[in-house]
Amino acid sequence: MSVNIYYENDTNPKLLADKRICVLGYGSQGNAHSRNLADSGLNVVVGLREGSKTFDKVKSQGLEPVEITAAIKSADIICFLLPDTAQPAVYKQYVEPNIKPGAAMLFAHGFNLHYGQIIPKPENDVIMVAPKGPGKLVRDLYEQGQGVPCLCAVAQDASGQAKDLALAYAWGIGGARAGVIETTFEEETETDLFGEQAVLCGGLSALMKAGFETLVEAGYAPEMAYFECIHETKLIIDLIYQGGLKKMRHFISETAKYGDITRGPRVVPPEAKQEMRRILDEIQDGRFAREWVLENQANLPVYHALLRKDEKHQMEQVGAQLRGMMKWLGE
Ligand SMILES: NC(=O)C1=CN([C@@H]2O[C@H](COP(=O)(O)OP(=O)(O)OC[C@H]3O[C@@H](n4cnc5c(N)ncnc54)[C@H](OP(=O)(O)O)[C@@H]3O)[C@@H](O)[C@H]2O)C=CC1
Ligand SMILES: CC[C@](O)(C(C)=O)C(=O)O
Ligand SMILES: [Mg+2]
Ligand SMILES: [Mg+2]
Repeated sequence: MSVNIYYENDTNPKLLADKRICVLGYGSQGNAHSRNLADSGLNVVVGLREGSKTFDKVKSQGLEPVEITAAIKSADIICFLLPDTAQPAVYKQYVEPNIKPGAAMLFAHGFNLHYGQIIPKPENDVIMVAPKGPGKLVRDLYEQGQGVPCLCAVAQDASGQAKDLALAYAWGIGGARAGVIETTFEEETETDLFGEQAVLCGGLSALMKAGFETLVEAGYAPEMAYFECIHETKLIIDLIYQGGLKKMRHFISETAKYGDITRGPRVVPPEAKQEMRRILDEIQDGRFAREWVLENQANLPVYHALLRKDEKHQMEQVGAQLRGMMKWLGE
């Protein structure tokens, strides 16, 4: 392996023993991190904006909710577990004027640091612990005695202990049970954005929509198109997740396997890779970041228009009906 991977034995949890950790936000990641840290015996408060409806939820889950300014003033580690788009304003208004000189700032994604939307003071450590999974999984696996693998990185090492602090935090949320891969803010930010745009979210949605539309336009029932191009994706993804292409190809039919290896490359030809390369260029040279920051400043007109279009897509309408047949799927 060309990367450093750290496990529980490589961490020093004592570094956190006398530290007060303030988790800003109680959404997907904030909820999981703060509950895991508390269950690891650490001193955690959840910093919430004034009037937040989440105060009661935090209390009911056994944690201490604190108004954001007070939480920041007393914190040794401030965790930015807020939407990326909210972080710069929260930093300017609350963190910059109130952060203690020796306190650390912790991120779960590097966008705002890497693209200069947050400029930290030199006297603060700036670290990242980014679980490679959604918050629910971070919590569920912790409760089962396991953990979600994490990335860790250091952008600023004012204390001389920033990396050890990040590793100790990864221990606290359970990530070091699975392994913590060392990276940089730059690498995490650019690969995360590329992955979600070209493959995981953007690429996959576009692939499923194109497959669904091709079958429906050829006269097949939308219900059939939904099952073949969307519903069964999970079956295939789960097999790849567990055991790579090898396991997936072990479980599908011989006919499917032959179709996979001969037709798949025609759907994603070399030209698709050229477009992927252009998407990566826009991430690397900051064009995507500038577009996204300006889109937010303009109150998200393109974002809302494109989301509305997809909400009306036949695949979504048919899917909602068919999922009604499968009560076991839940919400
Ligand atoms: N979602 C995921 O699975 C992953 C996320 N990440 C990263 O983790 C970070 C957090 O993401 P995620 O957990 O999805 O965030 P969420 O969108 O789930 O965060 C919601 C929380 O943020 C609070 N919040 C929202 N806006 C503000 C504001 N302006 N001021 C104060 N509080 C605010 C909300 O407060 P209230 O309760 O008052 O509404 C709520 O508690 C991001 O950097 C993201 O990139 C990394 C890996 C995976
Ligand atoms: C894949 C989307 C993601 O990058 C994630 C859950 O890791 C995100 O930003 O939500
Ligand atoms: Mg991600
Ligand atoms: Mg992401």
